[in-house]
Amino acid sequence: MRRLALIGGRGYTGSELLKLLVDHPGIELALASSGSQAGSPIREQVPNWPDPDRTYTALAVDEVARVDAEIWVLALPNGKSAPWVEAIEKAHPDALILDLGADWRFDEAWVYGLSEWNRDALVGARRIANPGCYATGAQFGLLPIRDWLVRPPVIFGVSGFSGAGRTPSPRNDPDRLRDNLIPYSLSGHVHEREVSTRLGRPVRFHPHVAPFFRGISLTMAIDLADPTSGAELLAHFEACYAGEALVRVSEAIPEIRDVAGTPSLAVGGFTVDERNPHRASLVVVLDNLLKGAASQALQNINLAFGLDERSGLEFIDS
Ligand SMILES: NC(=O)C1=CN([C@@H]2O[C@H](COP(=O)(O)OP(=O)(O)OC[C@H]3O[C@@H](n4cnc5c(N)ncnc54)[C@H](OP(=O)(O)O)[C@@H]3O)[C@@H](O)[C@H]2O)C=CC1
Ligand SMILES: CC(=O)N[C@@H](CCC(=O)OP(=O)(O)O)C(=O)O
Repeated sequence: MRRLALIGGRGYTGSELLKLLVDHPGIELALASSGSQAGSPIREQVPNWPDPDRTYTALAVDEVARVDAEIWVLALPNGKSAPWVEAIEKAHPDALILDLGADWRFDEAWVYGLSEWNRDALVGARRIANPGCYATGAQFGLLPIRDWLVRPPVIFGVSGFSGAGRTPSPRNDPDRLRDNLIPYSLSGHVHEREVSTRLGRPVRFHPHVAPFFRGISLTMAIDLADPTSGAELLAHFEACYAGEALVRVSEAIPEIRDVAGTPSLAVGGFTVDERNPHRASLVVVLDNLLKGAASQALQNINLAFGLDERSGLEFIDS
């Protein structure tokens, strides 16, 4: 068994990863850190955790040498991971470090963990920058047609409030969210830069947060060089994702409830304007906490160690 240490273990993404590890045949938990929940049972946050006595551990950055683990997952707020990476690199030079946050996504020394699109680089990787949740969905919708774009696609994204994490903020404030939809960061969101960088084409991104807990829907407005049809786009996406167990392509418009709680992503609703066949729309949905974070992280860890990419994911609906 390979041993995994999780730093930031009681946050939303860390909790989802713990849920998945319960059924992983090749990875066991070395430690789940939490300052605020130190000493309290993991089962309080993760109801399927098998050992009722296993607790969260307070771990300071200068204590990483005492933890026996070859996989380190950082589930920390953005901007907090650098001292952890430095300490882990020093104490465990051969370890795999995967960061769920945005801190290393633009660093070429790290492998970008968009699993299905970057498998070759992920095999054997020891530094993995997991993609952003919206950015994952946007890239699955745009990479197949990257070379056909003539103008920046406009991406309208709606996320459940778990996307904003457990740490209190205006985007997870229940009073503000009630019967509401909150637009934010209408230009310059980090995922706008992330998608533009990976695509090699500029995009525009308008995120929103809604009162449901989990899931993301992205509606994309796209201008294409050549005229097309909904049927042609459907056939192109079906061919692109043929054989991908965790990507569903449909003629119908996919909805969040189709994928919430699963490691799958769905793309569909390919629609072309009857008056202007260069103008297309499509929709991508995913679970921000799973394909947008924890289950994609597990795909990446599995790939890095040459394990079955879906180990640990067979037991949740896909
Ligand atoms: N939520 C989502 O949908 C997604 C989130 N991400 C990214 O994943 C990361 C984690 O997000 P999320 O789980 O939502 O966050 P949460 O706010 O839910 O949890 C954050 C965790 O980090 C711990 N923490 C905070 N500051 C420190 C610190 N300085 N040192 C050590 N631990 C610390 C908290 O500890 P304590 O237990 O002590 O409070 C908590 O366990 C973020 O970078 C986020 O951007 C990526 C994709 C999707
Ligand atoms: C609703 C909400 O607030 N969502 C988060 C995205 C979560 C995510 O993927 O975050 P990182 O790129 O920071 O890892 C946001 O817009 O910042």
